[in-house]
Amino acid sequence: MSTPDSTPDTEALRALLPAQARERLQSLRCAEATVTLILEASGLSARDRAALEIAARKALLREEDIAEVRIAFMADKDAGAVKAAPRILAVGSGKGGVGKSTLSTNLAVALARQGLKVGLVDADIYGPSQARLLGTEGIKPVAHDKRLVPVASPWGVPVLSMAHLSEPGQAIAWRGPMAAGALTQLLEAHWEDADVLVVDLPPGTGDVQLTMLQKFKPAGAVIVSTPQDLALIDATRAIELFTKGGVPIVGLVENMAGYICPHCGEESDPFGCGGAQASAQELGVPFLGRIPLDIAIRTQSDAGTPPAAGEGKQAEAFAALGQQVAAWLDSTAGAESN
Ligand SMILES: Nc1ncnc2c1ncn2[C@@H]1O[C@H](COP(=O)(O)OP(=O)(O)OP(=O)(O)O)[C@@H](O)[C@H]1O
Repeated sequence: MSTPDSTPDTEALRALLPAQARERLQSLRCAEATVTLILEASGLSARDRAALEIAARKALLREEDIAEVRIAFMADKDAGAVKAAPRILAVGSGKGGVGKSTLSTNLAVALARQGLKVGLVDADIYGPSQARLLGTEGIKPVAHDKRLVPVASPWGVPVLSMAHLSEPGQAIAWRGPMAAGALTQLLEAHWEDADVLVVDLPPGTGDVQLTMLQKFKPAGAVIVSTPQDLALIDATRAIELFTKGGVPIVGLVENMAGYICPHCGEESDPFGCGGAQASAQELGVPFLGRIPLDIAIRTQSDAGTPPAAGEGKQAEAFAALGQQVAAWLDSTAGAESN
Protein backbone atom coordinates (compact mmCIF):
# COMPACT_ATOMS: atom_id res chain seq x y z
CA MET A 1 0.00 0.00 0.00
CA SER A 2 2.78 2.49 0.91
CA THR A 3 5.35 3.93 -1.47
CA PRO A 4 9.02 3.68 -0.41
CA ASP A 5 8.83 7.03 1.45
CA SER A 6 5.82 5.53 3.32
CA THR A 7 3.31 7.97 1.73
CA PRO A 8 0.32 5.82 0.77
CA ASP A 9 -0.32 5.56 -2.95
CA THR A 10 -3.35 7.62 -4.05
CA GLU A 11 -4.78 4.88 -6.32
CA ALA A 12 -4.78 2.45 -3.39
CA LEU A 13 -6.43 5.06 -1.16
CA ARG A 14 -9.06 5.68 -3.82
CA ALA A 15 -9.87 1.96 -3.84
CA LEU A 16 -10.52 2.05 -0.09
CA LEU A 17 -13.32 4.62 -0.46
CA PRO A 18 -17.00 3.64 -0.42
CA ALA A 19 -18.39 3.40 -4.00
CA GLN A 20 -20.49 6.57 -3.61
CA ALA A 21 -17.41 8.57 -2.59
CA ARG A 22 -15.38 7.16 -5.53
CA GLU A 23 -18.10 8.21 -7.97
CA ARG A 24 -18.08 11.74 -6.59
CA LEU A 25 -14.33 12.11 -6.20
CA GLN A 26 -12.94 15.32 -7.76
CA SER A 27 -9.49 15.16 -6.20
CA LEU A 28 -7.52 13.11 -3.72
CA ARG A 29 -4.20 14.27 -2.35
CA CYS A 30 -2.01 12.72 0.28
CA ALA A 31 0.82 14.55 2.02
CA GLU A 32 2.63 12.92 4.88
CA ALA A 33 -0.15 11.28 6.90
CA THR A 34 -2.99 13.61 5.80
CA VAL A 35 -5.41 12.79 3.00
CA THR A 36 -7.46 15.61 1.45
CA LEU A 37 -10.53 14.68 -0.59
CA ILE A 38 -12.81 16.90 -2.59
CA LEU A 39 -16.19 15.34 -3.38
CA GLU A 40 -18.88 16.60 -5.69
CA ALA A 41 -22.05 17.40 -3.71
CA SER A 42 -24.86 17.84 -6.25
CA GLY A 43 -28.16 16.19 -5.32
CA LEU A 44 -27.04 15.21 -1.83
CA SER A 45 -28.97 16.49 1.18
CA ALA A 46 -26.94 17.87 4.06
CA ARG A 47 -27.61 14.67 6.02
CA ASP A 48 -26.49 12.45 3.09
CA ARG A 49 -23.34 14.50 2.84
CA ALA A 50 -22.58 14.13 6.53
CA ALA A 51 -23.14 10.34 6.27
CA LEU A 52 -20.87 10.09 3.21
CA GLU A 53 -18.19 12.13 4.94
CA ILE A 54 -18.27 9.88 8.01
CA ALA A 55 -18.10 6.70 5.86
CA ALA A 56 -15.20 8.00 3.73
CA ARG A 57 -13.23 9.19 6.76
CA LYS A 58 -13.72 5.85 8.54
CA ALA A 59 -12.61 3.88 5.46
CA LEU A 60 -9.39 5.88 5.03
CA LEU A 61 -8.47 5.91 8.72
CA ARG A 62 -8.33 2.10 8.62
CA GLU A 63 -5.11 2.54 6.65
CA GLU A 64 -2.38 2.64 9.28
CA ASP A 65 -0.24 5.33 7.57
CA ILE A 66 -3.15 7.79 7.60
CA ALA A 67 -3.52 10.04 10.64
CA GLU A 68 -5.94 12.68 9.34
CA VAL A 69 -8.60 12.89 6.64
CA ARG A 70 -9.89 16.26 5.40
CA ILE A 71 -13.00 16.24 3.26
CA ALA A 72 -14.61 19.07 1.35
CA PHE A 73 -17.76 19.08 -0.75
CA MET A 74 -18.07 21.21 -3.85
CA ALA A 75 -21.26 22.23 -5.60
CA ASP A 76 -21.45 20.90 -9.18
CA LYS A 77 -20.35 23.84 -11.33
CA ASP A 78 -22.29 22.53 -14.34
CA ALA A 79 -25.55 22.07 -12.44
CA GLY A 80 -27.70 24.45 -14.46
CA ALA A 81 -28.73 27.91 -13.30
CA VAL A 82 -26.36 29.98 -11.21
CA LYS A 83 -27.57 29.94 -7.62
CA ALA A 84 -28.13 33.24 -5.82
CA ALA A 85 -25.77 34.09 -2.95
CA PRO A 86 -27.10 32.86 0.40
CA ARG A 87 -29.14 35.32 2.43
CA ILE A 88 -27.45 36.34 5.65
CA LEU A 89 -29.35 36.11 8.91
CA ALA A 90 -27.42 37.83 11.71
CA VAL A 91 -27.99 36.70 15.28
CA GLY A 92 -27.00 39.46 17.69
CA SER A 93 -27.34 40.59 21.26
CA GLY A 94 -26.25 43.73 23.03
CA LYS A 95 -24.84 41.76 25.96
CA GLY A 96 -22.64 38.66 26.31
CA GLY A 97 -23.75 35.39 27.85
CA VAL A 98 -27.44 35.65 26.96
CA GLY A 99 -27.30 32.48 24.84
CA LYS A 100 -26.77 34.01 21.40
CA SER A 101 -24.42 31.23 20.24
CA THR A 102 -26.79 28.53 21.55
CA LEU A 103 -29.67 30.24 19.76
CA SER A 104 -27.67 30.53 16.50
CA THR A 105 -26.78 26.83 16.45
CA ASN A 106 -30.29 25.67 17.21
CA LEU A 107 -31.96 28.13 14.87
CA ALA A 108 -29.67 26.90 12.06
CA VAL A 109 -30.50 23.24 12.85
CA ALA A 110 -34.25 24.01 13.12
CA LEU A 111 -34.21 25.78 9.72
CA ALA A 112 -32.32 22.83 8.18
CA ARG A 113 -34.94 20.43 9.61
CA GLN A 114 -37.55 22.47 7.77
CA GLY A 115 -35.77 21.76 4.48
CA LEU A 116 -33.68 24.90 4.01
CA LYS A 117 -30.01 24.61 3.06
CA VAL A 118 -28.36 26.37 5.95
CA GLY A 119 -24.76 27.26 6.76
CA LEU A 120 -23.45 28.68 10.02
CA VAL A 121 -20.67 31.27 10.37
CA ASP A 122 -19.22 31.85 13.82
CA ALA A 123 -18.38 35.57 13.67
CA ASP A 124 -17.47 35.55 17.35
CA ILE A 125 -13.81 35.80 16.32
CA TYR A 126 -12.40 36.24 19.84
CA GLY A 127 -14.62 33.69 21.62
CA PRO A 128 -15.64 31.10 19.02
CA SER A 129 -17.94 28.33 20.23
CA GLN A 130 -19.69 26.92 17.15
CA ALA A 131 -17.14 24.13 16.53
CA ARG A 132 -18.06 22.68 19.93
CA LEU A 133 -21.79 23.39 19.69
CA LEU A 134 -22.04 21.55 16.34
CA GLY A 135 -19.74 18.67 17.35
CA THR A 136 -16.99 19.54 14.83
CA GLU A 137 -14.10 20.36 17.17
CA GLY A 138 -10.66 19.39 15.85
CA ILE A 139 -11.70 19.29 12.17
CA LYS A 140 -9.60 21.59 9.98
CA PRO A 141 -11.27 23.07 6.89
CA VAL A 142 -9.53 22.67 3.52
CA ALA A 143 -9.16 25.46 0.96
CA HIS A 144 -10.20 25.25 -2.67
CA ASP A 145 -9.39 28.05 -5.16
CA LYS A 146 -7.96 30.01 -2.19
CA ARG A 147 -11.32 29.99 -0.37
CA LEU A 148 -12.22 27.88 2.65
CA VAL A 149 -14.61 24.98 2.26
CA PRO A 150 -17.13 24.78 5.16
CA VAL A 151 -16.82 21.88 7.60
CA ALA A 152 -19.73 19.39 7.40
CA SER A 153 -21.43 18.70 10.74
CA PRO A 154 -23.49 15.63 11.69
CA TRP A 155 -26.59 17.86 11.97
CA GLY A 156 -26.88 18.86 8.32
CA VAL A 157 -25.48 22.35 8.90
CA PRO A 158 -21.97 23.06 7.52
CA VAL A 159 -20.03 25.50 9.70
CA LEU A 160 -16.94 27.70 9.80
CA SER A 161 -15.46 29.14 12.96
CA MET A 162 -12.11 30.56 14.06
CA ALA A 163 -12.08 27.51 16.34
CA HIS A 164 -11.56 25.39 13.18
CA LEU A 165 -8.56 27.52 12.20
CA SER A 166 -6.79 27.93 15.55
CA GLU A 167 -5.39 25.45 18.03
CA PRO A 168 -7.68 24.47 20.96
CA GLY A 169 -7.38 26.94 23.83
CA GLN A 170 -5.28 29.36 21.74
CA ALA A 171 -6.07 32.96 22.72
CA ILE A 172 -7.01 35.14 19.77
CA ALA A 173 -5.78 38.68 20.44
CA TRP A 174 -6.16 40.62 17.22
CA ARG A 175 -6.74 44.24 16.44
CA GLY A 176 -9.95 45.26 14.67
CA PRO A 177 -8.70 45.06 11.04
CA MET A 178 -7.37 41.51 11.57
CA ALA A 179 -10.68 40.39 13.06
CA ALA A 180 -12.46 41.96 10.08
CA GLY A 181 -10.07 40.05 7.76
CA ALA A 182 -10.85 36.77 9.53
CA LEU A 183 -14.58 37.44 9.27
CA THR A 184 -14.16 38.05 5.53
CA GLN A 185 -12.41 34.68 5.11
CA LEU A 186 -15.26 32.90 6.92
CA LEU A 187 -17.99 34.68 4.96
CA GLU A 188 -16.33 34.48 1.54
CA ALA A 189 -15.88 30.73 1.85
CA HIS A 190 -17.59 28.22 -0.49
CA TRP A 191 -21.14 28.84 0.74
CA GLU A 192 -22.66 28.62 -2.74
CA ASP A 193 -24.64 25.54 -1.68
CA ALA A 194 -26.53 27.36 1.11
CA ASP A 195 -29.83 29.28 0.90
CA VAL A 196 -29.31 30.94 4.26
CA LEU A 197 -26.21 31.74 6.31
CA VAL A 198 -26.85 32.12 10.01
CA VAL A 199 -24.13 34.39 11.42
CA ASP A 200 -23.44 34.23 15.16
CA LEU A 201 -22.16 37.73 15.95
CA PRO A 202 -20.04 38.63 18.97
CA PRO A 203 -21.91 40.59 21.65
CA GLY A 204 -21.96 44.38 21.46
CA THR A 205 -21.52 46.84 18.65
CA GLY A 206 -17.82 46.68 17.62
CA ASP A 207 -15.64 46.15 14.51
CA VAL A 208 -17.13 42.81 13.52
CA GLN A 209 -20.66 44.21 13.53
CA LEU A 210 -19.53 47.23 11.49
CA THR A 211 -17.79 45.00 8.92
CA MET A 212 -20.99 42.95 8.66
CA LEU A 213 -23.05 46.07 7.98
CA GLN A 214 -20.62 47.56 5.48
CA LYS A 215 -19.41 44.50 3.61
CA PHE A 216 -21.88 41.64 4.13
CA LYS A 217 -25.18 43.33 4.80
CA PRO A 218 -27.56 40.86 6.44
CA ALA A 219 -31.07 40.29 5.05
CA GLY A 220 -32.31 40.46 8.63
CA ALA A 221 -31.26 40.32 12.27
CA VAL A 222 -32.58 38.15 15.08
CA ILE A 223 -31.92 39.73 18.49
CA VAL A 224 -31.51 37.57 21.58
CA SER A 225 -32.12 38.78 25.12
CA THR A 226 -32.79 37.36 28.54
CA PRO A 227 -35.80 38.83 30.36
CA GLN A 228 -33.86 41.16 32.73
CA ASP A 229 -33.97 44.92 32.25
CA LEU A 230 -30.19 45.24 31.78
CA ALA A 231 -30.07 42.69 28.97
CA LEU A 232 -33.08 44.35 27.38
CA ILE A 233 -31.43 47.79 27.44
CA ASP A 234 -28.45 46.27 25.62
CA ALA A 235 -30.75 44.47 23.17
CA THR A 236 -32.29 47.85 22.37
CA ARG A 237 -28.79 49.12 21.44
CA ALA A 238 -28.25 46.15 19.11
CA ILE A 239 -31.63 46.79 17.47
CA GLU A 240 -30.65 50.46 16.94
CA LEU A 241 -27.32 49.48 15.35
CA PHE A 242 -29.00 47.20 12.79
CA THR A 243 -31.85 49.59 12.13
CA LYS A 244 -29.46 52.50 11.50
CA GLY A 245 -27.48 50.21 9.16
CA GLY A 246 -30.66 49.51 7.17
CA VAL A 247 -30.98 45.88 8.34
CA PRO A 248 -34.56 44.78 9.05
CA ILE A 249 -35.18 43.24 12.49
CA VAL A 250 -36.72 39.78 12.14
CA GLY A 251 -37.63 39.94 15.83
CA LEU A 252 -36.61 39.54 19.44
CA VAL A 253 -36.23 36.13 21.14
CA GLU A 254 -36.42 35.76 24.90
CA ASN A 255 -33.89 33.16 26.04
CA MET A 256 -33.58 31.62 29.51
CA ALA A 257 -37.24 32.29 30.23
CA GLY A 258 -39.22 30.26 32.82
CA TYR A 259 -37.04 27.74 34.68
CA ILE A 260 -38.66 24.38 35.30
CA CYS A 261 -37.11 22.67 38.34
CA PRO A 262 -35.94 19.19 37.25
CA HIS A 263 -36.75 17.88 40.79
CA CYS A 264 -40.15 19.26 41.71
CA GLY A 265 -41.39 20.47 38.29
CA GLU A 266 -42.25 23.91 39.67
CA GLU A 267 -41.77 26.79 37.21
CA SER A 268 -39.95 29.93 38.36
CA ASP A 269 -38.60 33.01 36.60
CA PRO A 270 -35.04 33.69 37.84
CA PHE A 271 -34.52 36.46 35.27
CA GLY A 272 -38.07 37.89 35.40
CA CYS A 273 -40.96 37.22 33.08
CA GLY A 274 -42.41 38.79 29.95
CA GLY A 275 -39.80 41.61 29.76
CA ALA A 276 -38.69 40.85 26.21
CA GLN A 277 -42.24 40.61 24.87
CA ALA A 278 -43.11 43.99 26.43
CA SER A 279 -39.87 45.53 25.10
CA ALA A 280 -40.50 44.14 21.62
CA GLN A 281 -43.94 45.75 21.69
CA GLU A 282 -42.52 49.10 22.83
CA LEU A 283 -39.82 49.01 20.17
CA GLY A 284 -42.25 47.95 17.47
CA VAL A 285 -40.36 44.76 16.56
CA PRO A 286 -41.90 41.27 16.32
CA PHE A 287 -41.60 38.98 19.35
CA LEU A 288 -40.36 35.56 18.17
CA GLY A 289 -41.04 33.59 21.34
CA ARG A 290 -39.39 32.16 24.45
CA ILE A 291 -36.76 29.49 24.91
CA PRO A 292 -36.92 28.08 28.45
CA LEU A 293 -33.98 28.02 30.85
CA ASP A 294 -33.44 24.29 30.81
CA ILE A 295 -30.42 22.36 32.02
CA ALA A 296 -30.86 19.90 29.13
CA ILE A 297 -30.20 22.75 26.68
CA ARG A 298 -26.85 23.44 28.36
CA THR A 299 -25.72 19.82 28.73
CA GLN A 300 -26.69 18.82 25.17
CA SER A 301 -25.08 21.98 23.76
CA ASP A 302 -21.85 21.34 25.67
CA ALA A 303 -21.80 17.78 24.28
CA GLY A 304 -22.07 19.04 20.67
CA THR A 305 -25.57 17.59 20.16
CA PRO A 306 -27.85 20.57 19.48
CA PRO A 307 -31.21 20.10 21.25
CA ALA A 308 -33.00 21.33 18.08
CA ALA A 309 -31.83 18.14 16.33
CA GLY A 310 -33.58 15.92 18.89
CA GLU A 311 -37.16 15.37 20.00
CA GLY A 312 -39.15 16.70 22.95
CA LYS A 313 -39.96 20.11 24.35
CA GLN A 314 -36.56 21.73 23.82
CA ALA A 315 -36.58 20.75 20.13
CA GLU A 316 -40.18 22.00 19.86
CA ALA A 317 -39.24 25.42 21.24
CA PHE A 318 -36.50 25.80 18.62
CA ALA A 319 -38.73 24.40 15.85
CA ALA A 320 -41.35 27.08 16.65
CA LEU A 321 -38.65 29.76 16.42
CA GLY A 322 -37.39 28.23 13.15
CA GLN A 323 -40.92 28.34 11.68
CA GLN A 324 -41.28 32.04 12.44
CA VAL A 325 -37.89 32.84 10.94
CA ALA A 326 -38.55 30.66 7.86
CA ALA A 327 -41.88 32.46 7.35
CA TRP A 328 -40.05 35.81 7.57
CA LEU A 329 -37.47 34.62 5.02
CA ASP A 330 -40.26 33.52 2.67
CA SER A 331 -42.18 36.76 3.02
CA THR A 332 -39.08 38.87 2.28
CA ALA A 333 -37.52 36.70 -0.45
CA GLY A 334 -36.08 38.92 -3.20
CA ALA A 335 -36.44 42.09 -1.08
CA GLU A 336 -32.66 42.72 -0.89
CA SER A 337 -32.26 43.01 -4.66
CA ASN A 338 -34.96 45.70 -4.88
N1 LIG B 1 -32.03 28.30 27.29
C1 LIG B 1 -30.97 27.90 27.94
N2 LIG B 1 -31.06 27.02 28.98
C2 LIG B 1 -29.96 26.61 29.66
N3 LIG B 1 -28.72 27.02 29.38
C3 LIG B 1 -28.56 27.89 28.36
C4 LIG B 1 -29.65 28.37 27.59
N4 LIG B 1 -29.16 29.21 26.64
C5 LIG B 1 -27.83 29.24 26.81
N5 LIG B 1 -27.46 28.47 27.84
C6 LIG B 1 -26.10 28.26 28.39
O1 LIG B 1 -25.60 29.56 28.78
C7 LIG B 1 -24.21 29.68 28.50
C8 LIG B 1 -23.98 30.91 27.60
O2 LIG B 1 -24.61 30.65 26.35
P1 LIG B 1 -23.96 31.12 24.96
O3 LIG B 1 -22.49 30.80 24.91
O4 LIG B 1 -24.82 30.61 23.89
O5 LIG B 1 -24.14 32.69 25.14
P2 LIG B 1 -23.57 33.88 24.26
O6 LIG B 1 -24.53 34.98 24.39
O7 LIG B 1 -23.24 33.43 22.87
O8 LIG B 1 -22.25 34.17 25.05
P3 LIG B 1 -20.95 35.00 24.58
O9 LIG B 1 -21.34 36.40 24.70
O10 LIG B 1 -19.92 34.59 25.59
O11 LIG B 1 -20.61 34.58 23.18
C9 LIG B 1 -23.80 28.36 27.87
O12 LIG B 1 -23.28 27.52 28.87
C10 LIG B 1 -25.13 27.78 27.35
O13 LIG B 1 -25.12 26.35 27.28
